[in-house]
Amino acid sequence: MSKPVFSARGVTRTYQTGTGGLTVLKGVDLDVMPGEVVGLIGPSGSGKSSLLHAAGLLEHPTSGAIQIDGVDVGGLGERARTHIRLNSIGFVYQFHHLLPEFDARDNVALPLRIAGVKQADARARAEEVLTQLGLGERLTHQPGQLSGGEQQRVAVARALANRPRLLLADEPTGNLDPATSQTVFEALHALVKETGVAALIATHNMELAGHMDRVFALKDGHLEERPAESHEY
Ligand SMILES: Nc1ncnc2c1ncn2[C@@H]1O[C@H](COP(=O)(O)OP(=O)(O)OP(=O)(O)O)[C@@H](O)[C@H]1O
Repeated sequence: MSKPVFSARGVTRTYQTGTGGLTVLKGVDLDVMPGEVVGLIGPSGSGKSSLLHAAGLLEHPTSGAIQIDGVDVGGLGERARTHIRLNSIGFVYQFHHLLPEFDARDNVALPLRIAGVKQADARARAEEVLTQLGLGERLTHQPGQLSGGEQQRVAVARALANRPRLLLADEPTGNLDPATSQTVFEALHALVKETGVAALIATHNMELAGHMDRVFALKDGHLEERPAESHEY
């Protein structure tokens, strides 16, 4: 039996605001297994991004425990957390944030270079992932020379280039039309299944949620699993 790549226990998050504390996560428990695509739904402001930020070690939860690959990350220093972020976690955002002056291949190679991979190896790996995502003919196109769906597939390739254990996506198809969303999601989904990465994806797109392995709604700070085929809020 495989072990969860991502595990949250009793995770809470309280923001301090001018009018006092705002608790958006009130004790979240969640496991994501290798090769599993887990959806996170819920109305705007329900705390999806807050959970993803904690999962991605971008912020500390107010309380509770997070494990990545069995390692309790709460007690780690910033250096160790950065190492895990660079090597074990891939991020995809609603807006791709690709560097406009770099071509697709170098955008994807960049995180590998930052993680210490040699230029030639980083480019070869970037070519491989871009090709897997159907962009083998677009390697030397700059973002401005790519369609919206292609740009977002480059962002997916960039997130997966360093073979992370955990893929976190925040509205990865949020700015795309329905047909293009479907294409990008299918490419992402296929690569998750092929590589065995664990994926946690926040989305407002119920059509996409319907294609995920499990879906949870954030409601009043807690996760509620939604049965298959009825992924409404
Ligand atoms: N740094 C912060 N300081 C204070 N409040 C915050 C902060 N970050 C988020 N919030 C509040 O926490 C709540 C949850 O925000 P979050 O971004 O996690 O929601 P979300 O479900 O991802 O929303 P959306 O679907 O609109 O992206 C919101 O009400 C937001 O205003």
